[in-house]
Amino acid sequence: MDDAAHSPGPDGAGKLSALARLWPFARPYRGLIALTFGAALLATLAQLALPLVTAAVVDGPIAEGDRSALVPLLGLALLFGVAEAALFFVRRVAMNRSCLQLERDLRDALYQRLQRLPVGFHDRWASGQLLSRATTDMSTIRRFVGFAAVFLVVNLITCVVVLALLLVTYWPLGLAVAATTVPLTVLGMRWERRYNTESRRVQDQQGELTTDVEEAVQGIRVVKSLGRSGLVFDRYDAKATQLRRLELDKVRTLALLWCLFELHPQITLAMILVGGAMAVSSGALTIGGLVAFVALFTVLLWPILSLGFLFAFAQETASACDRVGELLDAPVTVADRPGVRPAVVGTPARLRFEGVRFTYPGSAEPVLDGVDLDLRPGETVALVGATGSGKTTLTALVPRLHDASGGRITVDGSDVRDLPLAQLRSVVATAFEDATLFSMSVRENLTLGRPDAGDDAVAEALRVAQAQFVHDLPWGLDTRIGEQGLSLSGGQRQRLALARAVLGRPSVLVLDDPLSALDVHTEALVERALREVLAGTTALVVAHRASTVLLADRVALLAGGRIAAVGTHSELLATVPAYRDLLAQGSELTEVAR
Ligand SMILES: Nc1ncnc2c1ncn2[C@@H]1O[C@H](COP(=O)(O)OP(=O)(O)OP(=O)(O)O)[C@@H](O)[C@H]1O
Repeated sequence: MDDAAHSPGPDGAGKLSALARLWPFARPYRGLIALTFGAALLATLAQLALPLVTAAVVDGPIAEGDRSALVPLLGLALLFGVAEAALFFVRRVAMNRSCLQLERDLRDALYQRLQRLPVGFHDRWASGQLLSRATTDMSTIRRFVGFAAVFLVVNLITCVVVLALLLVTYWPLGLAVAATTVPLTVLGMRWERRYNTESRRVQDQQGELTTDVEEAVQGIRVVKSLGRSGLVFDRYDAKATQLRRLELDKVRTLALLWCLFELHPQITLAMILVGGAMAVSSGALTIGGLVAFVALFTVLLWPILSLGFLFAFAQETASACDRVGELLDAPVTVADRPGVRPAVVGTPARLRFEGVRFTYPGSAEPVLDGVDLDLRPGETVALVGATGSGKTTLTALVPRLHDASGGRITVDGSDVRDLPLAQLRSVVATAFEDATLFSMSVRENLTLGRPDAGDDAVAEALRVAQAQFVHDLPWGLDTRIGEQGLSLSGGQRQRLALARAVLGRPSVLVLDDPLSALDVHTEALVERALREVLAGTTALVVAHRASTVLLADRVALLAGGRIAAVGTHSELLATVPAYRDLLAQGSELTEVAR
């Protein structure tokens, strides 16, 4: 995929304007977000008021020995303290509500998009890329929205307000503080960015090592039998050494950063004390003013130190927004045409391919180049062809996993692109060679495409697919299977996928070599039951085995991107040398050929 072209630079920094992508997701919660910012700002102002009250206490009641004036000032300080605590509570609650809702909406939008994007998109994107967008990038966005965004704004405002207060309190010292603070912030931002880049490299390298360990464990038999343990270890060691180097780079940058952050307040404080003492002795500043100055400077420390980190975080989030945005913006090329209406489709239905052409995106040569084939209602046609001739591609065009580049496919006279996708995929059932099951119960896996199927229909489908073994599972149909559930053998998985396809007797059944993982005995049982189903539906069955060919009424030979010949098995055998040649390559097919 041209992913690299879209991705942010190697330092992971994105343009801050990309953060605007979050606005459509934030808009529904703008009230809560405004409350968050309002509470955070007021809390900061309350915090800033305390040094000013302290100055008033020092210059008033303490300097003049007037105890009666102390009470209202202390009351004011208490009020500001309580207000700050209450506002902190309000900010946390409002922020987390809006952030968690926004996160849920964004996750849903991303997942929905992944579901709607065509198979061609998934072919081009490595699953790891999609996973890292759905996990790492999403968590970066969540942390930014739920924490950093508020502080970025509030701390910026705090810096401006405090610097203004310092300038008002005693402008020469205020200028001096600004002069040391601005370069520190800029330098801090630069080092934070470097630190982020180094952290990302460390993460990538850790990923490499994890992959190595995983492969070593999974492939331990191959490695041992080839006697390559030493070689594998050397490769691992080189990567581990590289990880150590990258970690050290990261540690060095962090150490420099903290060194700077530690040094700055000490030097500035010393400067304030020397300059402030001189100003007090010359009468340009009161003692209370100096106390307020020092207290305000302490308030300024966290915002200054955090700005570099927060800006770097904002850039990292901007790049995460770009990466998630690439998925949200990816075009959904296989979708309902505007105004499509369900059409009448009989069971069984007629399936026609008319001059169907298909070229994979980015490929120069068409895979299919004018396929014409007519399957009469109730007919079963076996599709045979050399490996790589395009059989799987042709079957994928029927439920519109890809759209044909030219020509058309019709079901009972309706172009598949003129039927609503939901209707098309309910009248056309498919089972692929690679039988994918999900981490759900057996029943949920079976009724995935037909949630309304009753117990009788499920039992019938299990019988046809010879998958009654599910009744012997620990919890029968409720047993959880798939990746995190009970493991099934390849043949068992295939039989369940077949049961899923035949459930509810579809109008058109498309099977891509559905019996390849079955032993001869089970295959014979499945075939016998499958004959019953095939009698009531129109079926296109990709066949690699002689026994599957024999299930069909007719055989279509796919060669050179077209249907080179159609006829019964014996007709083709007698008249088409290419068919005979193809059969001669497979021992089983040859047996039938004799
Ligand atoms: N996602 C894809 N992107 C680009 N080319 C592809 C893609 N999938 C398949 N192809 C190419 O299209 C051609 C037809 O592949 P297809 O899987 O349809 O063949 P097949 O007849 O089903 O093969 P087999 O019998 O080995 O399963 C092959 O040359 C293959 O390399």
